[in-house]
Amino acid sequence: MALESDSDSDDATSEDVSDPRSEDDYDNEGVSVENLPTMATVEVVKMSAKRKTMAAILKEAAAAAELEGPKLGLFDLICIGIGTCVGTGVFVLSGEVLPVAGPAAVLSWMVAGAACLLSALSFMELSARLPTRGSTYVFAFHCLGELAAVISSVCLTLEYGISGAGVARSWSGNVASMVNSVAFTRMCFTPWSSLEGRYASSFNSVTSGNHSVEATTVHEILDQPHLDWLAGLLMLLCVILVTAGGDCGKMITNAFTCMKVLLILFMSVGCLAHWNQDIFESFGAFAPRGTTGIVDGATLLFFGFVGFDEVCCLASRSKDPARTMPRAIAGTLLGATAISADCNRAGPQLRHPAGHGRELRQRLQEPGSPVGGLGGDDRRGGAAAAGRLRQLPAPAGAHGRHGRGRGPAEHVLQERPAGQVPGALRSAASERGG
Ligand SMILES: NC(=[NH2+])NCCC[C@H](N)C(=O)O
Repeated sequence: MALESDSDSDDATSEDVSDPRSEDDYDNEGVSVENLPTMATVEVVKMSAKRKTMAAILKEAAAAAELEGPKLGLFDLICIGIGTCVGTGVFVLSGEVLPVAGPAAVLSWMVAGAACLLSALSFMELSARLPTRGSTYVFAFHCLGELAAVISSVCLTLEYGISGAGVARSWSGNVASMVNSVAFTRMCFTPWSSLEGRYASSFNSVTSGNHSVEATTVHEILDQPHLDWLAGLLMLLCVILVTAGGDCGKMITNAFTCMKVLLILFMSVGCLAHWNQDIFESFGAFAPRGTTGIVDGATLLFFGFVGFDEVCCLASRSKDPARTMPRAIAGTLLGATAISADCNRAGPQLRHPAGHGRELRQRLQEPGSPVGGLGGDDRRGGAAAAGRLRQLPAPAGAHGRHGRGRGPAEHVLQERPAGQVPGALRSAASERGG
């Protein structure tokens, strides 16, 4: 898409180097369109046959590289990649995956990371050969044709839109929890049930929970399906900023990524400082639902990897792309897997009779804790965000939901004698009321 907009320029130089309509730039061989029934079909066939040549792509990339800002090195690219990829997923899904996979959730992250590696290998190869900012669009345009390029860019835009909505909803829930005012929450979140009409009834029939009860607290409101104006506003602001060409610069991006990684390491060290159960005592304790749980957990965790491919859009800005890009993509994926798995390794080692969600906070607040007083209230943070992420049409929703059916933790509790169920799982089920 970016390449298309360059070509619209009236500037003679840029038209000269980047006009994608120049016939020499495409292969149209072997296509006869004379007998096709409609113009639309003709256009579709033409599009699917039209492929952008590598020479044209490289020419455009060189022109774009000159116009773009300072060059990005390997460290900058990995920071941007990890900053994009690691976020809501690790903070929210780390708790969600425990009832599904148990302490073996650490392996679920690795399985999900290994599955992403399959597409990452293609991204590595393609972005080294075609270092443009068009990413998937340009790769598909060169290899498969313009039609495939348009379809893949529409899919990618949808993916970014939906995952961005997930992140925005998780953010808005945390804002509402922090403000902790029923009036503010009612203003920003309109319960779907209060909207009349067939959309409301069909939506309610596929969402979770008992929503006939009037919500009176912030968390009851957040737990209901709702229109989230705050998340919408955040997304709108981001669209305006990005469209206006906003760029926060590599120093700020790198600093935020480093802070995020440090926060996760802090959580990990905090949990390790209070390690009080042996998750490796038996296979049943480590992986209560066996390989099924690990694979189910991996499907749940894919959200945590969405966005690792965004680094490819920066190929034209990277120093020595043929060398840097494959390393940046591999570094992003390996880094994201290691950070996320580490976060999930630490959590299940804590056990508290009051319930899994409260464990870290209570441990951190205990007298003598090396980081005493720093824990927050889980009902006002991660748990609320988790409930809201579950309302997305994502695999997250496929597992146990509040108030509807039994989640995997409840299945395990029914199927296994009490002594074989690890603490983290037992408490997750009890927190659901199972
Ligand atoms: N295109 C995106 N960057 N979407 C949001 C990415 C979500 C990210 N994987 C997270 O867990 O927070």
